[in-house]
Amino acid sequence: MGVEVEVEGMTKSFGRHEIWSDVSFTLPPGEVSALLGPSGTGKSVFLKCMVGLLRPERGRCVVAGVDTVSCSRHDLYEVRKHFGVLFQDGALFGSMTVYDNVAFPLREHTRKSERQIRDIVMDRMALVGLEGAEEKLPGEISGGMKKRAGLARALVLEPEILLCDEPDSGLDPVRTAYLSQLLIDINARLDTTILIVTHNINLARTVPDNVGMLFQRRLVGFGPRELMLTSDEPVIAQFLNGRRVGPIGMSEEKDAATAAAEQELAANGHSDGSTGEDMTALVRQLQPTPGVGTRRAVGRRMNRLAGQLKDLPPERREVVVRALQAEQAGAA
Ligand SMILES: Nc1ncnc2c1ncn2[C@@H]1O[C@H](COP(=O)(O)OP(=O)(O)OP(=O)(O)O)[C@@H](O)[C@H]1O
Repeated sequence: MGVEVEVEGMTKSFGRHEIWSDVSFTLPPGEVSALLGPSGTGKSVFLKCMVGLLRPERGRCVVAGVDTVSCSRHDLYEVRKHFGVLFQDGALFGSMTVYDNVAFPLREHTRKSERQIRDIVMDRMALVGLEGAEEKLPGEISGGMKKRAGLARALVLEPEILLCDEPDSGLDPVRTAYLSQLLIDINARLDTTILIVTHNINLARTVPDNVGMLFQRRLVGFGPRELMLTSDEPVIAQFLNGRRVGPIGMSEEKDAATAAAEQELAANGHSDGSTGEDMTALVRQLQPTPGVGTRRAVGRRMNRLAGQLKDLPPERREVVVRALQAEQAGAA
């Protein structure tokens, strides 16, 4: 079974600049979760705090019994072996070939022979579609290839937890669709607990089991996608629909006068930037590629969700139940 990550009361500031405070949620083992939020709300900082690259002032992040916030350097070194991290820019070493970049964690953390390392590296390179790029330097490959090389490197140690910071940024929609499928297949193959930071609405609607959102220094919510996408939190619907009208503005705090002016423009027929399609509607979740295996967390998640359904208002419950029925009919 994948590993659970429990975040409790985490608070992070840089000097007097509070990034977010009192963030608590649990990444259920073996499930795929997405963390959304406007630019600058501290999603990357959050991932770095989880793996102990940054130190929050308060709170805990417990992985396999170890709190990455307060543990010793030695324990942090050990617990990091559970994690694979895909950083926003791929974070490749510029002077090493793609092959050496992907092999790096194996050489650093294991005693495997070069032959064993080659087998693993070539397997992961094939998985992300990078065969033939082994001898290239990061400066000689495209942004999308760097992302995929970063993902191959994040996967060499078969991590029980995979953190992906905007895996789709800089990728075209087709490559993003391939990458989304890859993440679901990795989850099915390894039962990896995955957290994806993304702005990509398609990905947010079709990949994760759970969705969370950061806004104005707090976690607006975190829960099963069916509940979060149908939530009546205005910030979630605004974000998913890419509308200007709503609490999110160009700068962090939208003042009341701007909000009222935007509302009036929209009421007078001026486009608010959205396409008109309701992006909060529940669509089918991606399934693993046939032959890859089944996702072990699905049953556990359904049981948890069933328990939460009874607390929903009847209309919303019906929407969710209908979506779950369509999901099951599609999977059958
Ligand atoms: N090491 C640091 N020192 C000081 N401030 C920092 C540091 N790292 C990040 N920040 C600040 O923390 C805030 C959140 O940054 P972060 O990159 O986590 O946002 P984000 O939500 O991931 O944004 P985006 O979606 O645009 O990538 C920003 O204001 C940033 O300037």
